[in-house]
Amino acid sequence: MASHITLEPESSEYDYIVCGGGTSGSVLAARLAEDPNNSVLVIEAGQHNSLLENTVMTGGWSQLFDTEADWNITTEPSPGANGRQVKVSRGKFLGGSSGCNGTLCIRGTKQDYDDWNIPGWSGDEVFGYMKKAENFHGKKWFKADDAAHGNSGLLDIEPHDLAPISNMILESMESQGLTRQDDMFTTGDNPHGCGHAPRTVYKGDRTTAANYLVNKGPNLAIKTETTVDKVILEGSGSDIRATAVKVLDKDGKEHEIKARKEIIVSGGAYCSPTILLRSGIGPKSELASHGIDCKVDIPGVGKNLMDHLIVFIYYSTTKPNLTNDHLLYKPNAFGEAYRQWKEEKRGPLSTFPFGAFGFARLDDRLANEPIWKNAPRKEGRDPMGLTPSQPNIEFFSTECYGGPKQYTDYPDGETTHAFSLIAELFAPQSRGTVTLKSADPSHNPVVNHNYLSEELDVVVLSEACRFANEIIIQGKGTKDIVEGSWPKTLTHHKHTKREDWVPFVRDNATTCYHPGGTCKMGPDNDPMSVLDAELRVRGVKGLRVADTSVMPLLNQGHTQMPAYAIGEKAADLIKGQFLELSGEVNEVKSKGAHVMEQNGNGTLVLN
Ligand SMILES: Cc1cc2nc3c(=O)[nH]c(=O)nc-3n(C[C@H](O)[C@H](O)[C@H](O)COP(=O)(O)OP(=O)(O)OC[C@H]3O[C@@H](n4cnc5c(N)ncnc54)[C@H](O)[C@@H]3O)c2cc1C
Repeated sequence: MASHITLEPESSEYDYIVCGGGTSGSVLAARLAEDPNNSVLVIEAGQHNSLLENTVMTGGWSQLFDTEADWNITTEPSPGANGRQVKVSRGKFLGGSSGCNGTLCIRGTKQDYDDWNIPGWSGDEVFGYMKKAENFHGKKWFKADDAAHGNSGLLDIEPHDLAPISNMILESMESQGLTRQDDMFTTGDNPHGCGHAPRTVYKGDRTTAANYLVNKGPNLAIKTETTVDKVILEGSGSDIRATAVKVLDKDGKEHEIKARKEIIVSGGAYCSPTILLRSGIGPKSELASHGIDCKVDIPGVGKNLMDHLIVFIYYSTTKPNLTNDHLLYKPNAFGEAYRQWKEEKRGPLSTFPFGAFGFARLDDRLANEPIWKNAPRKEGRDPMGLTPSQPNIEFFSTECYGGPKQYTDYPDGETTHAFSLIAELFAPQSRGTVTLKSADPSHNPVVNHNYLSEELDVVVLSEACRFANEIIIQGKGTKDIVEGSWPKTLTHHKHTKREDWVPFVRDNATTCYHPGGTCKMGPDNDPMSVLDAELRVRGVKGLRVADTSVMPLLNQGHTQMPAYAIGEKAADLIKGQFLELSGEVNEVKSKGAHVMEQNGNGTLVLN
C-alpha cells in the first residue's frame, strides 16, 4: 500500500521520528536520511540555527545564554557547593548544545568507553565513530597523529592558533612534569601530558551538528519551534510499542505525528528523561505524584546524573598583549573584533579563547592524603575507579578574562589583563537526578546535580587547583609575568596547601556543561539501566534514546565527541550496519525492501 509523505508533519506519518535536533539527534537523522527509502522527521523545540548568528560566530556563545535559545535551567541548591545554584545552559535550537559549546574536541581515553562494559561500545568502537564524524584540517605547526583523525566526516575540525599567553602556559606545564604531545586529546593515550585541543571551528566559523542536516534530500523533514510532549505507547504488558509523538507547536496547538518504524528521543541529558517520564516510562511512584499513568516502571529514568565540575583560577599580568583582553575590552575593540569576524573570518571572535591543555594523574600528589589513601578501590584502579591510563583531571587555560555570566570583573585590556587556568574534575563520584516539575511540557525539569556531595570529589578537585596554581606561579613560562590573582583583591595565588583550596572549590566550582547518564545503557541485570546495548528503551518496542543521557559513565574528556559518536552509532544500529575499525561502513543486515519515488507534485511516495 502506498503512503504519501509530505513535509508537513501535522498531516503525516514518517518512518523515523527524532525528538530533539541537537548534537546526536541531527547526526542520527541525517545518517538515517542517507537511505532514500527512509522518511525522517526531526522535531526541535528551539529555532532554526540559521536565525542565530551567534551559533556561527564562535566567540558569541555566551550571548545565546539567558535568551530563548537557551533552556535556561538552573540547578537546585547543592549543599556540597555551599548551597549554590548553578545555571546549566543548553542550546535550544537546531544543532543543540553543539551550537553554543566551547568547540573543544577532547575524546577521553579508550579505557573510558571500555569501562562501560557494553557490547559494541568499546573504546576502539567509540573512537572509530568519533573519527567517522570528523573532517580534520591540520595546520603546519600542529603535529597531528594522522591515523587518529577522520577526513570524510561531516564535522569540520581544526587546531586553534594560540595567543602568546597559551604558549607560555604550555611551557609551564612542561616544566611541571606534563610531557608535551600535540595531538594527545585525539589519541587519548597520554594521561599526564599537555598539548592542543582541536576545535569544531573551520575557516573562522563554528561547525555544528546542524551542518549534517544541510543539503539533505526531501526525505528529511525538519520541524522547529515544536516541543515533544510525549511518546504515545500502544499495547500492554510485554507488547508495548511506541507509535507516535504528541507535540506542541509554537502557538501551543497539540498534534500527533505517527512513526511507522521507530521513535528516537534525543533531547539531551536534561530533557530526554522528561520526555520518557511524561510518556509514562519511569519510576512508578514518581510518575504517580504527577498524575501520570505508569506504562513501564523503569526506576533509572532521570537518575545517575553526572557532570564535570570546573574551577576558573584567574591571574593578573601587567605585561601587555600576552592575553587577548586588548582585542576585546579596550574601547572600540569589540566592534573591530566583530568586523574582523564578519568580513574576514578572523580575530578573537572567530574562535574560542581557550589555549593550553593538559591531563594529569594525581597518584603521587594524593598518596599521603588520608581520604584518598583509606578509600576503597578495586584492583588496578584508584579510588575514583580509574586505571593509571586515565587522567584524574584536566587543565585548560583561557586567553582572556571571561566565562559564565558570574564573571564580571573585566580588565580594561590597556593597563590590566587577566587569564585563567581551569581545573576540571574527572570521574566524579557525586550523582544527581532529573525529575519532572509537573506533567506540563512547557515546564523545565528539576535538575539536582548534588555537586560535591562526595568528599573524594572535593579532595581531587582541590588538589587539581593546587597543581594548577603551581603551574602558573612556579612554571617556567609564566612565573615571571604573573602579578597576582585576578581580581586584584583576591589572594589565591598565594595558596600552597590543598586545604587552602577547599573553600575556593566549594565557592567557585561550576559546570563544564557535560551532563550525562540519565537514561543509561546497561546490562539486563542492572535494574537502574534504562536502555539495552542497542539504545532500546527496556520494555518498549520501537523506542530508543540517543544523546549523552545514554552514557553510563562520563568520559575523561569533553562530551561533544561522544555525542557525535552516539548519533553515528545509533544510525548504524537502526540501519543494521556496523563500523569496520578501518573507518569503512559495512552493511551487515538486509533492510525492508521499500522503494521511494518522487511523484509529479514533488511528494515522496513509499511503495
Ligand atoms: C556552554 C557549553 C559549553 C560546552 N563546551 C564543550 C566543549 O568545549 N567540548 C565538548 O566536547 N563539549 C562541550 N559541551 C558539551 C557538549 O556540547 C554536549 O555534551 C553535547 O552537545 C550534548 O549533545 P546532546 O545531543 O546530548 O544534547 P543537545 O545537543 O543539547 O541536544 C538536545 C536537543 O534536543 C532539543 N530538545 C530537548 N527537549 C526537547 C523536546 N521536548 N522537544 C523537542 N526538542 C527538544 C534541544 O533543544 C536540543 O536541540 C558544552 C556544552 C555547553 C552547553
